[in-house]
Amino acid sequence: MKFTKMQGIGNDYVYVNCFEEKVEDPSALAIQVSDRHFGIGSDGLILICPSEVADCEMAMYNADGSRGEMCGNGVRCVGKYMYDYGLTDKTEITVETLAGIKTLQLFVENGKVAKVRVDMGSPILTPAEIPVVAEGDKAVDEPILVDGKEYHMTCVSMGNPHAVVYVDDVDNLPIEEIGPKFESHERFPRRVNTEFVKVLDRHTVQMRVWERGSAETLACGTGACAVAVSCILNGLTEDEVTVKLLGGDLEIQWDQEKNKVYMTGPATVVFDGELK
Ligand SMILES: N[C@H](CCC[C@H](N)C(=O)O)C(=O)O
Repeated sequence: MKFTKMQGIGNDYVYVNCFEEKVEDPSALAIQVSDRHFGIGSDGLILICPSEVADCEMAMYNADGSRGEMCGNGVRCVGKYMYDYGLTDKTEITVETLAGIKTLQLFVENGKVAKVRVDMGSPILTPAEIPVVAEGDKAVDEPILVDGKEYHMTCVSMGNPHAVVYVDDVDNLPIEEIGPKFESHERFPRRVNTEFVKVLDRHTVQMRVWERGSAETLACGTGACAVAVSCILNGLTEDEVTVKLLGGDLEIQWDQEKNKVYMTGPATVVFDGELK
């Protein structure tokens, strides 16, 4: 089976062109290819498939085989793949996902896509739709007890669930301990992606992320969007935010008039390969 390894600011996936290939059991394949010793090594698997309603469909699986409704870094790489590998010659394309149809603007340099701007749609703030167990119509600055310690979180869905937590020191955070405890906390019926954030100024934040189903990754596009929405809701930043992640920076804008979140960032091919 042919595959392409791609990464979006260090959030790396194995991509399979399912216009050409057939994948019987994507969850099992995701677990196999993600293993960084016995497999290819990645944060998960992304299938690029034909779609009835868009230029293609993105089916995303975490390293533990669970399906993610949306993947920000992944969808930018899907856009790059579609153009660079000749499946489209358009520089504006649509991608069907479990979080709805996303519109992508592809920025081409020397015949290849260098950067992608994604309309990530409207943030979802209603607890039942995130889902998170919380009273009221939003979970903003919401207390939660994790491992005996009280944190304050702001919960946002970009099609997939996120809990945003503000900390004073992102670099020395014991994320391997606290990340899993948030991920499988009882207040998240479908588990959760957790972002740990430090606000640097009104336009810049620093974050690390413990992803549902993939542990700590170098970057999370939907997470960066959730962080920007949370910062704006809590009055901590303006509507345009540079989110600094371990793997690089993403530019996030929440256009509150249209209630749309835009994410702009790079997409990179690492290598093409063949899996026996
Ligand atoms: N782990 C996420 C999916 C991948 C999201 C992330 N890699 C991104 O770039 O948005 C979930 O289960 O909801």
